[in-house]
Amino acid sequence: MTQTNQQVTTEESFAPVVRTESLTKHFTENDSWLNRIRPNREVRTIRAVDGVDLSVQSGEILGLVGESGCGKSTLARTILRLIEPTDGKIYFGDEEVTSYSGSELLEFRSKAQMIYQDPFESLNPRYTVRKTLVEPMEIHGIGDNKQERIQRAGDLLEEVGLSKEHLDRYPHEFSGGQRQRIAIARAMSVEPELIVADEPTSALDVSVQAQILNLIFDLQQKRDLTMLFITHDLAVVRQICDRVIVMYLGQVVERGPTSELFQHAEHPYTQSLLSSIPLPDPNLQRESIRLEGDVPSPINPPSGCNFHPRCPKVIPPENWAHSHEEWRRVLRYKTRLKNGDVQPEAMRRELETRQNSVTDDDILDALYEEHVGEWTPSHLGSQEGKKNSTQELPPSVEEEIRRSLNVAITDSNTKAVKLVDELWNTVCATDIPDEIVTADMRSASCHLYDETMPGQPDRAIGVVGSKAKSSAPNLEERK
Ligand SMILES: Nc1ncnc2c1ncn2[C@@H]1O[C@H](COP(=O)(O)OP(=O)(O)OP(=O)(O)O)[C@@H](O)[C@H]1O
Repeated sequence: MTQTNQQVTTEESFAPVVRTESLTKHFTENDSWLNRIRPNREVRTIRAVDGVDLSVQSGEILGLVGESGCGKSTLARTILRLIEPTDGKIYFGDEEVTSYSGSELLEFRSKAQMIYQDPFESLNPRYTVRKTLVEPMEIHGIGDNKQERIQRAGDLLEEVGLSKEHLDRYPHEFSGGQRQRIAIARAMSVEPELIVADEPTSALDVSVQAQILNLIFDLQQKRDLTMLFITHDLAVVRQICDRVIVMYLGQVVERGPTSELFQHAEHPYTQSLLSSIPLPDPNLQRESIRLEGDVPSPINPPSGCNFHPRCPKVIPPENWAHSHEEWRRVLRYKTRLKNGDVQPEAMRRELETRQNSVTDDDILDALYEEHVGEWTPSHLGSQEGKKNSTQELPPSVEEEIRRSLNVAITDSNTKAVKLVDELWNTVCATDIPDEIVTADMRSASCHLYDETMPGQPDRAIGVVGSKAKSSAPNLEERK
């Protein structure tokens, strides 16, 4: 892997408040007791968080972004030990908290608090505001006596924009925004060092979202809090976060200081996310990058780089002599074949409902049309995309695809997959990319930045993460 003499600053150059090493959380699908006693039940693993290294520095707001289902909430809950990690380590300051239990865990929970997305669910409807705020103080030994705790509860209410008169009311007597203010006051009541805010405004009316966001930001500034802020709203990230981590399918794909990442995203996934943010000036135009297909299931993530089936910049096979758009069309076919979406028998049955006799050639033509024929280019605005959307694939490529379809029809899907793998292989499908340092505090997990790849931009200046710990002598030692 790349090593140079260039000194770079990475997250590891500082003393973080919280840090994870290869943090992993897998769930078991349908893990109910009823399912567990079923004979021959199929056990499938959901790889919700898959080896995440992150650190949140003292006093910063670290944004965690990614599409729905990429593992943000699971990562947050695992860091706070609200659910147990499957593997990996969590450090709070210098101490490893992964194995904490009893009083140690209780103390950790007072130092690291969560603000949830939905204040309707996070507040106990049977507790008055007084009890909601005073009870955590009692449990964690904050305040000398009951009177002092009640006094603190009233002060906290005022700090979050409510008043002491609200102490004896119940959650149902408040609006959504007010309830979130109470939840924020509760998180603050135990004087935490770390706040994990999980989409704290997304369940609220648009009219109050900005107020709650400002409140969180003001408290963070005033109390010099360290914060992990989870959101799918990139405009919010740009507004309040110092640094950003981008997640895709349980893994970190890019990280960096907010302004730099927004100015120049390095990972193709981040580039596509940013391309969807509306520009402030309606006269300005930007090419929107449309991703192919949906986010794959974390039960069966793609091989190699798990973004590769949707990646607009997926690296073509070494001997590829055609356009990139054509390569992506072939890759889409390959992905469908691998996922079991190319189904000769189902196609045969469908054709039989329409015609008297069905030959293998009919099935082949119909499968080709379904899985290769229609194609919407990823770069809708690009000239190359427009041109290729109306063009046939090069004859040699079409011939090979038809050959593999014939194998799927007359032999097996497994053999067809083997054939297309031999024909068109890409490093993006075979190798998991290292997290490559591309600049100070910046890294991307993408083969495009791996300088050992022929013809790739030479931007790599190191490797980060636990995978690379032993081989990254140029990264500054932690201070
Ligand atoms: N308790 C659970 N049991 C089984 N699967 C789970 C559980 N919690 C989460 N998952 C799965 O783990 C994956 C990650 O979910 P998670 O809620 O962490 O994503 P997210 O990025 O926070 O999504 P969102 O933005 O929609 O909240 C999803 O596929 C989800 O279905």
